[in-house]
Amino acid sequence: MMNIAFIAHDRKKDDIVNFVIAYEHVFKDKKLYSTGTTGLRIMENTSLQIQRFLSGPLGGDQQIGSLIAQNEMDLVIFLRDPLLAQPHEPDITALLRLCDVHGIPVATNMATAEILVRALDRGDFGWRELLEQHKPGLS
Ligand SMILES: O=C(CO)COP(=O)(O)O
Repeated sequence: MMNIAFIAHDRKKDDIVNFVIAYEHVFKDKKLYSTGTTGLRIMENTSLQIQRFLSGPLGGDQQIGSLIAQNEMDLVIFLRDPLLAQPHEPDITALLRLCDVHGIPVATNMATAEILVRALDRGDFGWRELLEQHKPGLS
């Protein structure tokens, strides 16, 4: 079962809602996670069930980061606002860093998100499941 996280800053919320509506058929059989408000907005507009964490500024990015650190996340779609400073910038940097530490595919804009989700739909993420079977255990 693939685990996917959705996160979007305020001025990107409409974009992520529209994106998830467009690819709802891909997401419907996946385990979905999100930060607080992003998940609420998506659930209000789709029939998807999402496990919501805290809002980003209150620690939601860190909670998703913790799943990444435990190798329990396969894809992160994080539509960031590149034109507005965020009070929790260190948390955002930490989340993206953990994606790189653990080799997790992460999209920070809609163009990349679309490529990754189409790849997911084609089965290109099979390598992550193989990796899971042969995981030596992180230390
Ligand atoms: O701030 C966020 C990510 O950094 C997103 O949090 P919300 O989904 O609660 O708005």
